[in-house]
Amino acid sequence: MSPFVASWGIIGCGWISSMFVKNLCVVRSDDTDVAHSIAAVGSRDKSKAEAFIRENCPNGGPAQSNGLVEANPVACGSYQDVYENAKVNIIYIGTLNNTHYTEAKAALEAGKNVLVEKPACLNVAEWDSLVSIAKQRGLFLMEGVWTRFLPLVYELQDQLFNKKVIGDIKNVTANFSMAFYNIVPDSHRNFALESAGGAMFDLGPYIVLCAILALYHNPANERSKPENVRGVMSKARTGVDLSTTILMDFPKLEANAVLTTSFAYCSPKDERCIITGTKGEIVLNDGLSRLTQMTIKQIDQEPAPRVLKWKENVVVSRPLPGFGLMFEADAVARSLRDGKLENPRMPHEESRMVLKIFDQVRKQNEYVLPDGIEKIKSQ
Ligand SMILES: NC(=O)C1=CN([C@@H]2O[C@H](COP(=O)(O)OP(=O)(O)OC[C@H]3O[C@@H](n4cnc5c(N)ncnc54)[C@H](OP(=O)(O)O)[C@@H]3O)[C@@H](O)[C@H]2O)C=CC1
Ligand SMILES: O=C1OC[C@@H](O)[C@H](O)[C@H]1O
Repeated sequence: MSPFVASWGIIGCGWISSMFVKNLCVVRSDDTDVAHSIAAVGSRDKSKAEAFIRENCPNGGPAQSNGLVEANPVACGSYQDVYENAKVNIIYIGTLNNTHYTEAKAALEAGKNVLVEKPACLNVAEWDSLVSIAKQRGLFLMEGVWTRFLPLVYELQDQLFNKKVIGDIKNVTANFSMAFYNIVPDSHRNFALESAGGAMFDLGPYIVLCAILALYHNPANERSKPENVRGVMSKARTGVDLSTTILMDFPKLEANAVLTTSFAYCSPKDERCIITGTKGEIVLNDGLSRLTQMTIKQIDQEPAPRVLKWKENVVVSRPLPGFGLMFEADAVARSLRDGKLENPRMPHEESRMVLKIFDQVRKQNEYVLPDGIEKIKSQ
């Protein structure tokens, strides 16, 4: 049977869109049930879209080079032209944070399914509005947190919940930070208030994901939302958060999380996240967006307040083809093929939960965006 073809319309010709499209173009031996084509690429400047296609997908995606789809990608000088392109069945939004709501809404209103980059929107109210439009129109909507779909992440959850290699999970401590401050200009999207910059909006989705993967998804937690969410922000001179630490409690598990992100320095080397249980720990070794390796450290003695004996460390590696964004793209394609409006690995409710945490932490720390940046305000 020929594979289902996801025909992508790409919105914005920046860095992550180029990585996404390059990854759509990677031909793999295991991509037999779904295939990708790049139907249209949109930029505010048509010549930028043309250059983007030349550089990243001159022959389109595998579905085009294999002859499943005949047309080549078209360059569009407006995003709206992509939304209105009849060949497109899924829109990828790779534009700035402050535009996610507006662009996703325009795409949905034009009748298109949507994958929107993280953060899904700027607040819960914006996200609720998108979910409502998508449901009313019977369209697929998902926030792009590609990490969730990586092979190592499935392996991590198998080790934690099925093999229970570290016993009962009691703490998640994460730090995903990148040294952008004083290195890129203050006008960069990560520091401009107008682009809804700051470490929390940019890297926050990944640190909160650590708590979601190990605590929220823990079967013993029964999908209970985190409580006692507290955040501390240190501000950059532009007004966005330079460094943010978020604490949260999962009472059903008697467990908590301490999650940090910053643009002032690079994350601690080799130990971006430590998940600690009653029988050991799992350390996530690389950047929390692109996870490829973890180290399992198990206690080798009966329970006792002081641990003296450890088993030999076990390192688990799951290298990625390309950057690794194809796993998310495949998952989206399968959802479309199966007529789903959301993906069970990245459900609407979990995007909402993250945005609620961000709303709370922003309120606690008076991180206020300029008027008009949030199209709808959360209560
Ligand atoms: N999943 C992941 O690993 C990553 C996700 N991201 C997310 O993707 C989004 C984009 O990040 P990134 O690709 O690094 O950013 P870039 O600055 O490289 O690209 C952003 C694009 O947004 C479009 N855009 C629309 N309006 C504006 C505006 N007013 N000013 C500037 N650009 C505008 C531009 O496209 P054009 O000029 O073609 O119209 C631009 O190329 C962010 O929301 C970020 O959170 C980012 C990096 C990694
Ligand atoms: O999502 C992201 O991950 C990698 C970082 O370089 C980038 O700033 C961020 O948006």
